[in-house]
Amino acid sequence: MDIRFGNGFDVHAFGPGDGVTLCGVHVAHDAGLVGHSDADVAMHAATDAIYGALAEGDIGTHFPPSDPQWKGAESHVFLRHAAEMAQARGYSISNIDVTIVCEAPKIGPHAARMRKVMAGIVGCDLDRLSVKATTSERLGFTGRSEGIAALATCALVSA
Ligand SMILES: Nc1ccn([C@@H]2O[C@H](COP(=O)(O)O)[C@@H](O)[C@H]2O)c(=O)n1
Ligand SMILES: C[C@@]1(CO)OP(=O)(O)OP(=O)(O)OC[C@H]1O
Repeated sequence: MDIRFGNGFDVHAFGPGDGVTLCGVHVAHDAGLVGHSDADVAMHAATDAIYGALAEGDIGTHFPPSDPQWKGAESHVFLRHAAEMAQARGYSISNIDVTIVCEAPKIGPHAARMRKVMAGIVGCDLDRLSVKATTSERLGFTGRSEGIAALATCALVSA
């Protein structure tokens, strides 16, 4: 059996708005996230983890931020592309683990919905898709609430 691991990391800055999209779920907040796409920082990290496991570059390789086609795009397009690429290569997703770093909004109340949405997009069982959160104890840019960071790890197994 062939096993591949990938990691992903992304950051988006807070800007004007009344909510953020994280793992495909709208979460009300006193700010939005700035991005070329919908700025779903957590979904971008998960997408990059899959590309990383495949050694297939990163999200910007496949969806250049310079391409107006992706302006305002919903990030499920990117995640689905990565998952389908894995499947086409003969891999299935063993698990994905996402960590969201922000002081606010609180992720816990939305984590179950986020897991369900992401598992549906990549086509894996719910118990293979994890979404967690932490603050950075008010330290650094996330601690100052300047933006949200997200990390993801993915394991692929040959089907
Ligand atoms: N945006 C966040 C941040 C944290 N949580 C939950 O709170 C727990 C404690 O966070 P610490 O940073 O103080 O360790 C964390 O384990 C999460 O369960 C959250 O839901 N949303
Ligand atoms: C997702 C893409 C798509 O244009 O745009 P952004 O929303 O800016 O996200 P980022 O993670 O900064 O860069 C990757 C881009 O490919």
